[in-house]
Amino acid sequence: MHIQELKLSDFRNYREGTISFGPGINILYGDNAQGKTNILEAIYLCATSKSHRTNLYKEMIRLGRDEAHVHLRISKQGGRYVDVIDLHLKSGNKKGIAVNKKPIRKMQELLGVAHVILFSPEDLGLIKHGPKERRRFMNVELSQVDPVYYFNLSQYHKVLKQRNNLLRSIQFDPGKADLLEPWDLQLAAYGRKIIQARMDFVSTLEPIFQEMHKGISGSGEAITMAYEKNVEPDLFEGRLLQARSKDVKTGSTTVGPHLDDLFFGLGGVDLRKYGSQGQQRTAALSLKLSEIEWVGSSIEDTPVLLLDDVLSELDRHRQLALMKVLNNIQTIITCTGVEDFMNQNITIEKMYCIEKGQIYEKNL
Ligand SMILES: Nc1ncnc2c1ncn2[C@@H]1O[C@H](COP(=O)(O)OP(=O)(O)OP(=O)(O)O)[C@@H](O)[C@H]1O
Repeated sequence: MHIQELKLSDFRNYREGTISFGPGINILYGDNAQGKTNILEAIYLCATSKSHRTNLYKEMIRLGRDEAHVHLRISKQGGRYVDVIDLHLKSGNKKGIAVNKKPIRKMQELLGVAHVILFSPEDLGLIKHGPKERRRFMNVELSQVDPVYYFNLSQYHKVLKQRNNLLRSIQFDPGKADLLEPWDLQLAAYGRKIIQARMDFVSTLEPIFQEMHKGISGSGEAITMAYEKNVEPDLFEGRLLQARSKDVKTGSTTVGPHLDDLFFGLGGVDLRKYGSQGQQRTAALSLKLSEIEWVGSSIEDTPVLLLDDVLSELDRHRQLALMKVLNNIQTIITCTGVEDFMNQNITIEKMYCIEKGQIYEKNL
């Protein structure tokens, strides 16, 4: 798939703006704080209904305005299909989304219309940072290609919240402990599906990741990646029961996939704790690049890659590794300078200069 056109109206620092993209490499350059990331954010928002920077929709409405509009046109299978996503952000933190002019009622109807992979400098800290970021990585990937996973995950979190509320009220009213069972059953039912999907995800991703890592690091030493599940799916209900008194005491659920992690090992060492910064970044880059292949094979189409100022964070060797995978995939790159691209052997299809919320196309 590729994005043909994006139109913004009162979105962030754009009063009105239209930008069209070629199916290859597209560059958005400009000084800091001009509106480059805002363009990537608008695309990501249309694909996932979420911003990668804020949970508050109203922050994305241009200051002083009450609503914002984003319009995204996507071409699929070499132009045989065109999908249009319209997003309407309203004050009061509300939003409306239409796909091909039909308003959608559930988020699952949006997931799968556009597939984008966003890569920003923070992603290079995926190995070094805490388990929350690594769980988020699994959730974002799986939700994008599998609406059922997204549904199970949202239900799981709803049930988890209810169960935690109940645990806290049991502290004051122990008689309510009998009410836990139905929540435990539901939590285990949704949780088992999440765990199973994560197991499948990691086992499919690991060989792709290993291959990618070998290419980038040039090392013969195999990297390993493993799913660290907090609980075995079949034992989930029993473990909830065992942990009940502890859960009541802490007022939170101490067993379940909301506490999972991903392990990364190199030469028998846990990279998360003992890896050098360079090793951690190489592993994180390999993980992001393997994601492109995994998403592509899962959706049987190519996703769109959004690179938010990530090249300046990589040394020459890693930049080249990244450039290598950009063949045949639409890529939208933000950067402050274009010199790096001019010296590389890559074909740029479109180039825009972004200045104070204005978009200027540059001749190549
Ligand atoms: N709701 C809003 N209304 C108006 N302007 C906004 C709003 N939100 C952000 N901005 C403006 O958008 C600009 C930041 O845009 P963006 O994050 O896209 O920068 P950038 O070009 O990617 O810069 P950098 O290279 O520093 O990442 C700032 O000038 C900021 O004041």
